[in-house]
Amino acid sequence: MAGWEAAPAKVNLYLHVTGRRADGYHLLDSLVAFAGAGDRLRLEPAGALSLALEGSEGATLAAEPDNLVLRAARLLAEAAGIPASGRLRLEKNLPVASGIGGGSADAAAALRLLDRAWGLGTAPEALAALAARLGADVPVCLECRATRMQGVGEILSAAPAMPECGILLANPRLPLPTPAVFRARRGDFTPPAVLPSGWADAAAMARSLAACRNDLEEAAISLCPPVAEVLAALAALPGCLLARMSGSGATCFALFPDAGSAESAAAILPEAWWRWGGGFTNPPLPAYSALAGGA
Ligand SMILES: C[C@](O)(CO)[C@H](O)COP(=O)(O)OP(=O)(O)OC[C@H]1O[C@@H](n2ccc(N)nc2=O)[C@H](O)[C@@H]1O
Ligand SMILES: Nc1ncnc2c1ncn2[C@@H]1O[C@H](COP(=O)(O)OP(=O)(O)OP(=O)(O)O)[C@@H](O)[C@H]1O
Repeated sequence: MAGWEAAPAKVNLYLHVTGRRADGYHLLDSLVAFAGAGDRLRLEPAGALSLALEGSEGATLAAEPDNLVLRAARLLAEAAGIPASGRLRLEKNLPVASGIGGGSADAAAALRLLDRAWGLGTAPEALAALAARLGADVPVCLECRATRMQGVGEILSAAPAMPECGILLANPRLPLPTPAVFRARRGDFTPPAVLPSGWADAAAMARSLAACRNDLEEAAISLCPPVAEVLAALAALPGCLLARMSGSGATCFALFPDAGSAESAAAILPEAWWRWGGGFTNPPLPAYSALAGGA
């Protein structure tokens, strides 16, 4: 039986809203990276499909029937024409509805884990199509490595070569629903970013990202003013190279030259906040990658 499957936190290093589709969904351009922080998912042998929640944030999310992990399991089983089975255990460490894609990362981890455990060998493109039906962020979370994301989340391409870099995540422990933030967004669209093929070091990457923005930051602050306090606190940390909000918030991130300095800086932040400091995870292209030119 498979061990723990990692569901790392998604970080939008920049997020440009480039347009809007006729159905109301927003067109995006984003560089998405994955932090060492995350949830974990495990499957144990059992008859009918079930989900048990544990971990520091587990109590904030009831094991409701529409949990994204269960929806992913049922969707995969249905596509394969098999009954969904097994006892899933979700260790929930990421705050819920916080802009770091916890639910999306869990759903993607469920697709990867169950595709293996059930011996399905689903084609990468087919798995990515199932992921897109579960949420805009699920395809990029399926990749689980630094990736450029466009369209409404379904167009994925290789990210610039990422340097060694530390990342700190901080959340004021206030949930912020994604649809409300998109609804509150005002202003023009932003063109896609122009990115180099790679960065020599974290400082060069931060300089380049500083020319980009998170187009949802203003809307998130209007709905949740403490986001501005978190951003100010991060920007003031010694060694901080860049402070910005991730996704639709309220989690904000700061970049540091290395994982050690991000970890030390996290300890300075208010204890009432959820905070994590460390490095990025950037594994080699996995077998299930649907990235253009991928494995
Ligand atoms: C903001 C991001 O986190 C950036 O990575 C994602 O685009 C959101 O991804 P997600 O949470 O998986 O979003 P979904 O669950 O698919 O959508 C939630 C709601 O957000 C809005 N939404 C989402 C994605 C998108 N490209 N445009 C939108 O307008 C829609 O109102 C949608 O009903
Ligand atoms: N396994 C799960 N983990 C977290 N949320 C879940 C899960 N399953 C269902 N949900 C629901 O999905 C909603 C969004 O949760 P999530 O934590 O993914 O938001 P988010 O971090 O803002 O995501 P994103 O950055 O992709 O917008 C929650 O309000 C919750 O009710």
